[in-house]
Amino acid sequence: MNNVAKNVKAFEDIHSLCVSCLLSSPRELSINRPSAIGVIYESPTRTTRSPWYAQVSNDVTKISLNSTRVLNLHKLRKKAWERGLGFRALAIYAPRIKAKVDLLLSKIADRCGQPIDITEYAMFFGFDVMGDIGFSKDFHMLEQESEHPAIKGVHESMLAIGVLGTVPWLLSMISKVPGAAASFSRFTTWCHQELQKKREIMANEAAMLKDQDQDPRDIISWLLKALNEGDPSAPPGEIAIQEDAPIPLASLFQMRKLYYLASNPNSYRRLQAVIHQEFPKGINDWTYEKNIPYLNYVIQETLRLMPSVPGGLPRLTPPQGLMIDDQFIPGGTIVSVPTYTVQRDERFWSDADAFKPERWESLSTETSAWIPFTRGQWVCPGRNLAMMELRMALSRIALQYTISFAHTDAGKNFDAGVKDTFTLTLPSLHLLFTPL
Ligand code: HEM
Repeated sequence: MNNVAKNVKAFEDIHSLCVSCLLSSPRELSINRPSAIGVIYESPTRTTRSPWYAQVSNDVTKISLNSTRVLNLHKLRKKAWERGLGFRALAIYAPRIKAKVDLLLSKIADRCGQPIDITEYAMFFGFDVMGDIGFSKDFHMLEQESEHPAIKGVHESMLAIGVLGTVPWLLSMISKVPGAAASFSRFTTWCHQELQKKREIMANEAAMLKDQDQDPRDIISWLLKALNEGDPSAPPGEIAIQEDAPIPLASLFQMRKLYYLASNPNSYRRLQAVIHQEFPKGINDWTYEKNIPYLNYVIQETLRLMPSVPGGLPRLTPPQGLMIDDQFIPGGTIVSVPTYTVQRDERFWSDADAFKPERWESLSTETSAWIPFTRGQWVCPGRNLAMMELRMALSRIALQYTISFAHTDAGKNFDAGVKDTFTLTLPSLHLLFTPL
């Protein structure tokens, strides 16, 4: 049982003593019930983000989307992000992600038969993809197998507070920690400079009436386009867009799936069989467009067992309070559903701790107690991009390699080293890749 599981087990035991609700401070409730997911997070939106999100400021012109607590402003502002991460934009990003997957696979090929720390290579891959998709900027981290100086800044500051992860509010946390602030400012300075360069490029293009009708090529350009066109969904001011700019780079790519697949060779063999059926001529046949349900099930099952944010996302009940089942929760209470706990509860999942991708054949992510991207107005707008990246990388690995732990303790060490630091921090995962 890893550290996260041990802590959560203690939490679950307390939960089970008090009818699924845990009073974690005088006005905070952690509610381990699937019925609470709809009431707390889904539409119609009855709660708002808790004051915890106001760490940077309450002034809506000076904060990122992720810190915005005013419901109608958040809804409006999110539209620009949804365009920058929507299906039209993803079609533009996909070939560039594929190019990075090719590079990742070539690095794996170079190291065939030798242990590879896939946590590190996934990090290089993830930052390279998000540099490109976020800013049209290539960090060349995979190529050079080392960190870009700007990324070193964010990485060092995250490590200084023991946090690595996929959610934007990490950034506001880091900026408040004295030991982490200096390296973090190298990163934000880089983001602001890139933002400025993008502005100049867009202004030049507008002056030359060039590319006016083309969709933007990266997420930040979608936000700038909204700003330039006076669209109501644009970040409300100069500081707001500066706060938004680093968000794509906080969305760290992780390869937890490979831990579960190396631990469950039958599931990996099934994944390989399914992928080979789809691409009988192997790599020459491979395309990222195919929808392969079992591949989705593997990703969903990993996000169930190891969600990036294991704790509950805190929301504030409205002044009139709200009902969860037959229970009245007074106004001004901070409520949340504990993600890790609800996603591993035997009452809601059979054989809850087991990795069983096939369980998803008869389940839906919308109606199960599955909330790794949260739900409703708050849902992660990057989820389709994240799923696309994961599908591409995983299907290519399954098509070309068998995987195993590099030594007998590699799996155990990984499992024991996973830490709950608001988001999950993953230790090294040493794997062997053997060509098929
Ligand atoms: C497996 C990968 C990912 C996971 C598990 C994840 C998870 C989450 C979660 C749980 C939240 C809600 C945070 C909260 O309300 O406090 C969130 C928000 C957000 N995520 Fe992701 N995320 C992932 C990848 C991405 C990517 C690739 C992007 C691309 C830029 C992204 C952009 C965002 C943004 C902009 C928000 C703020 C949404 C809002 O305020 O409504 N995420 N994510």
